[in-house]
Amino acid sequence: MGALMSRLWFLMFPAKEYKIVVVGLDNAGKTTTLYKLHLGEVVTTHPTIGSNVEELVYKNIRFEVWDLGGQDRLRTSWATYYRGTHAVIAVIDSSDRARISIMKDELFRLLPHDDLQSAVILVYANKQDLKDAMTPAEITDALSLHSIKNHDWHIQACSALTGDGLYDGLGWIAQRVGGKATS
Ligand SMILES: Nc1nc2c(ncn2[C@@H]2O[C@H](COP(=O)(O)OP(=O)(O)OP(=O)(O)O)[C@@H](O)[C@H]2O)c(=O)[nH]1
Ligand SMILES: [Mg+2]
Repeated sequence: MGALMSRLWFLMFPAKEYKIVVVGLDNAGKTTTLYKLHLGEVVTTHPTIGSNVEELVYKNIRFEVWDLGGQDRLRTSWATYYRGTHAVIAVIDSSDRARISIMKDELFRLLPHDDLQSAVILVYANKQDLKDAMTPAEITDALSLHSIKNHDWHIQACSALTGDGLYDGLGWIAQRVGGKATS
């Protein structure tokens, strides 16, 4: 009887799942972010070749999170992951002033992609624990976020090392994508 009830429950209220792709330059902290959210701890990372994927459950919502390799030669393959994406997380190394304009170019290259037309964009201003970190306001300017017209976007200060801000960002995504999930 319990099993039958549970099956009926899932028929009536299918579990929702949201797809997130995590992009950003190499060394931005994408893999550290994924595993801090998934395991609650800081793992030792190596540069990602290809991708990592994990399921996160937050506030009863399931997220399928794809962490992509950020090295220059890997960025052209990001688009192969976009289909069915509800949200893009762009992770920024807030101390990397020298390469913020390269990240801006990458961001504005992905925004017009057909598979991302209904995706929302969360920018994690990561590594806020570092003394020379750019503020979210500086990053907003450097990335020209206010010129994004066709996507809902939000910037969140965070540190993948301490975990500060990570769930605030995920909460923003949960609130924005509510009702658009596939099951
Ligand atoms: N200080 C500080 N270091 C961080 C933070 N997040 C990540 N790092 C460090 O940054 C380095 C790169 O982190 P990764 O998570 O491997 O970076 P990635 O974006 O996945 O890099 P690729 O896989 O090459 O694209 C590691 O030494 C992390 O420990 C943070 O919030 N603060
Ligand atoms: Mg990585």
